[in-house]
Amino acid sequence: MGKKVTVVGAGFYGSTTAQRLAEYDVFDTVVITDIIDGKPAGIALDLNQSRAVEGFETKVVGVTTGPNGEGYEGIEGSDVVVITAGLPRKPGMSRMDLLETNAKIVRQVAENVAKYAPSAVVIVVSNPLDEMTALAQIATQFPRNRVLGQAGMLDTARFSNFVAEALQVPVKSVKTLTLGSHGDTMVPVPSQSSVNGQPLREVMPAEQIEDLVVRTRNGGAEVVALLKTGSAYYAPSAAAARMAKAVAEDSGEVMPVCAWVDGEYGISGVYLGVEAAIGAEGVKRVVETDLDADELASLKEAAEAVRAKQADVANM
Ligand SMILES: NC(=O)c1ccc[n+]([C@@H]2O[C@H](COP(=O)([O-])OP(=O)(O)OC[C@H]3O[C@@H](n4cnc5c(N)ncnc54)[C@H](O)[C@@H]3O)[C@@H](O)[C@H]2O)c1
Repeated sequence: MGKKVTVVGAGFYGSTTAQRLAEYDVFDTVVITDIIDGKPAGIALDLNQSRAVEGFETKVVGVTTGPNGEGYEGIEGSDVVVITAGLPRKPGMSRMDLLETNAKIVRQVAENVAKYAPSAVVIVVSNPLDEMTALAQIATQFPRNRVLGQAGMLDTARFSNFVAEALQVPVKSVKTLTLGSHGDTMVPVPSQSSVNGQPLREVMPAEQIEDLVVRTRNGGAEVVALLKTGSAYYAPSAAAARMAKAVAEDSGEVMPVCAWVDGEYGISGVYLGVEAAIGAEGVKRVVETDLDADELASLKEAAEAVRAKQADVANM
């Protein structure tokens, strides 16, 4: 049977994700939902009218949902659900400032996803990311491998872009990695980063790497400060759409994602940014990467920071 993916939230992140998913032409149906009457239907109509130009057959369906789960029957049979519903940051705000508002939204969405798409893999993108991923798992009661979050792919893509620009090399020749949380305790991993197969540390001075690490950590805020209203969505949607595609194709592709960690790196019982193989069941397995001592210490610090915050979301 053909694959179906739902994107919850038809804002900037949701609409660009739906566009990318439709243009892949690997799904039968892309459903996009929102609480704003008409917005998802309008986006769906517009995207469907691009099919003749872009040459894809995927049908996009827009659904307006209500406060009591009205409309959610439209997501039935989804293999993947990407949750983008929630407020984005404004300049000066931290992701944690969104916690209470977005927790209410994500809980309501997740409960309806559990009811109407009980076998879906859920990819959370709403911020604060690590906490909203943990909350979505609690609210759906899905097995932990079937709920994951998008952050690491975006942060890694930002790091790679900065390195490619600084060295004036094709971005394709750059490999970087970021782990940890999607926030202050993000852990860029220079020891696993390379340019044309050469270790990053051999082609870039330590101070410059550190500057780019700091810029990567503040990558989201830099875009927010320029846009002034709302946050980034082109690179974020590219990352979430790739994850949904890996699920649909059961590809096993290894990507940095926010996944449940159960003993890897000596860390247990927390949603954290790590590398994982992604497939039909969500996270097939967490992949442990060699880290140097500082990077491992930072990852453990990140785990403790997000563990404390994730404990609070159970009651939200
Ligand atoms: N994880 C990441 O890397 C990352 C990156 C960028 C943005 N984000 C987050 O993604 C979220 C969305 O960002 P955006 O730029 O699309 O914001 P946006 O304001 O453009 O869109 C959010 C949409 O969610 C909708 N919505 C609110 N409650 C809903 C509900 N109960 N059901 C369905 N839809 C609902 C709103 O009506 C709105 O259209 C934000 O929380 C933002 O912080 C995460």
